[in-house]
Amino acid sequence: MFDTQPKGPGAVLRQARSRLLESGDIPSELPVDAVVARSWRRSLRAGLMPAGRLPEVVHLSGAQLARLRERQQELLAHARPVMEYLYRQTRDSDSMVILADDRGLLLQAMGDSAFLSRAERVALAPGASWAERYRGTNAIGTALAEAEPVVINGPEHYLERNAFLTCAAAPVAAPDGTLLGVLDISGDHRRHHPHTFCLVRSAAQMIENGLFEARHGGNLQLRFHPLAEGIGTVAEGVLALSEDGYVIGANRAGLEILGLRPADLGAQHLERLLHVRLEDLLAWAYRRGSEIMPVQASRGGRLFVRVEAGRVLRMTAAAPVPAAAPTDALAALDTGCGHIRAAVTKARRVLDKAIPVLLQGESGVGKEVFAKAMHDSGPRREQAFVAVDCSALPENLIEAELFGYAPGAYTGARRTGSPGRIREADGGTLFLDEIGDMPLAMQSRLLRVLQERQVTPLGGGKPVAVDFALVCATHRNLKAEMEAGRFRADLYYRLNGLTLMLPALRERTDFPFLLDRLLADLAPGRRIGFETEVAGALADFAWPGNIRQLVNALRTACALLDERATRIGWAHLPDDLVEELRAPARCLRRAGGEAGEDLRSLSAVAIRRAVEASAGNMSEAARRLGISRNTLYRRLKRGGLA
Ligand SMILES: Nc1ncnc2c1ncn2[C@@H]1O[C@H](COP(=O)(O)OP(=O)(O)OP(=O)(O)O)[C@@H](O)[C@H]1O
Repeated sequence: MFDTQPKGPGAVLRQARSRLLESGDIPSELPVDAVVARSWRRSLRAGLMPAGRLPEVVHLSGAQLARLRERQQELLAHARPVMEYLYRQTRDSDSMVILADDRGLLLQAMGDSAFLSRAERVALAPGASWAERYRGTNAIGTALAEAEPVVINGPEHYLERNAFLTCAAAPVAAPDGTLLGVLDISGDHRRHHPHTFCLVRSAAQMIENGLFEARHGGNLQLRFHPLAEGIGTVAEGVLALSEDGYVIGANRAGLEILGLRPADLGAQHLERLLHVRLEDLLAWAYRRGSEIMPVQASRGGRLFVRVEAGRVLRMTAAAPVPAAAPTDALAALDTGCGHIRAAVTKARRVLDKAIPVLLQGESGVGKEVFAKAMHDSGPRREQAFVAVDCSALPENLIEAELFGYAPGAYTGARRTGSPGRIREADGGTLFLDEIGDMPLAMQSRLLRVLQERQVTPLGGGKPVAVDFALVCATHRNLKAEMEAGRFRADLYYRLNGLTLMLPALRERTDFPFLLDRLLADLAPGRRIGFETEVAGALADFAWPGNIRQLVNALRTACALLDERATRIGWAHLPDDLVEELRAPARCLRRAGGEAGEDLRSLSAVAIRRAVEASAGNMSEAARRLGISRNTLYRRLKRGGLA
């Protein structure tokens, strides 16, 4: 971004400057860096002449300087150790380290005595002003004018008397974004070193981080970076949050990573920036300490976050923030994903009403788990929950299975007859899974049961009244099936009291919290986490088999983990999954740079690999993918792979 080399040979710069003085502007064919050109124009407008005498320059008296330093005590206190460190780094290199305030008044300078005396000749000493309007283009004044780090090298200085200098400067901002001053390293331009620029930028960031810590040490803080390894380095973003989740402070990197401006501080809520709730962050910090968590950013891409809730949690230690104890089975499904929360809220509204619910979503997203949670949270929870998989029953048996049959109704039937699954659900909930796969003839009979609220067993017998809550599920688009004539329209409208879409796992925004809850269920009482690289890979994976596939992997990992170990690593995951997670073209969910990838084709790749790895054994391939054999066949057919 910033070229640390001289922007053009001295001759070109001299020519450009004389053209500026003659015509008031720099011809476009002369290659002068844009920052330098802007600054030269400002210097000219201020009435400065490159070779002329200096105008009246502000230089504070000893007493004035002492008062200024008093006012800038906080900045000076945080800058001093950093400046001393810089000074040690640059010692014996004919240079000095300078701190100026936001008007360009030099507050402090440390340097080699030989160079200091040369510098003093151009008044590079505490009390002097290096604002652009007095000194023309120079790193301190220009960094303040541009509010950006700059390097001004040799003849890029507007005043010829400063051309022996090379200077790199970076602004220092307060935690609320206001400009406090500027840190500068100035030296002899013959000893110019490009690393100086990086050094001064990092050092300014260190001062800002110190000021941030002093102001926000008591607040809840988030440290984050797109790479887990970036946390704890000078490149990390840091946010401070108010008790109700507003961003009240951010360091420079934090603003950049989240696309915020200083003016957004105090006005932006955390939940608009990251797909995570404040209470979940606190619960995470309480349970997992400083463990890193992957989180989706609202502007796209993934960030690794470390929550530093230290003092906040200590203050609430008497009543620690627990993993918000779920009040019932539906509440337990809400681990922070907006789609799931919306589905739970809507489902709750119809629990005690005679409204059928239709659950849609890919295989393995938890449709049956959701239906059971509705049952367990509703008024029928003491009665039966009866689940029927309409795609798993042979067509000739489905009728008997559902509606029951009279003794001896057909060859092979039980002698005593059977009440059928619908009657078993009397008083409770009937869950019809894969309703879209129900044969048309059966759809008519089901419709009659729903209309008449009674069921007549096969082979005769009296109709029996039934009363049940109905929840159906399908991975198909039932409306499209109806429009194609494969699903009865009247049944569709009968079933479709409330349709709820359950998101695929890759679309969920609560991955770490879901993971946490699944682990708590699988290994109660153990505090198990993940190695950072593994956590990132799991969060990025597309999970074609959805939660079912994830649960299978976690179950294996918990079984392979030593009893006293607490971190799941690569060695604890099933080999085929590790291969998928580590493959360069692995199935990725829609995170950051991978946005363009077609998940359907990625899922086809995963299926093909699983079938190959199982040498064509479909049961094994389905197990590897964490999906049922039926679903595997369906996917193969849909993807043209069969
Ligand atoms: N929220 C959840 N919490 C814990 N486990 C879950 C959750 N959702 C799904 N699972 C796990 O995933 C498996 C698949 O869930 P479920 O059978 O409900 O999915 P489904 O959408 O009905 O799948 P299919 O369409 O293939 O029938 C379950 O056995 C369960 O172990």
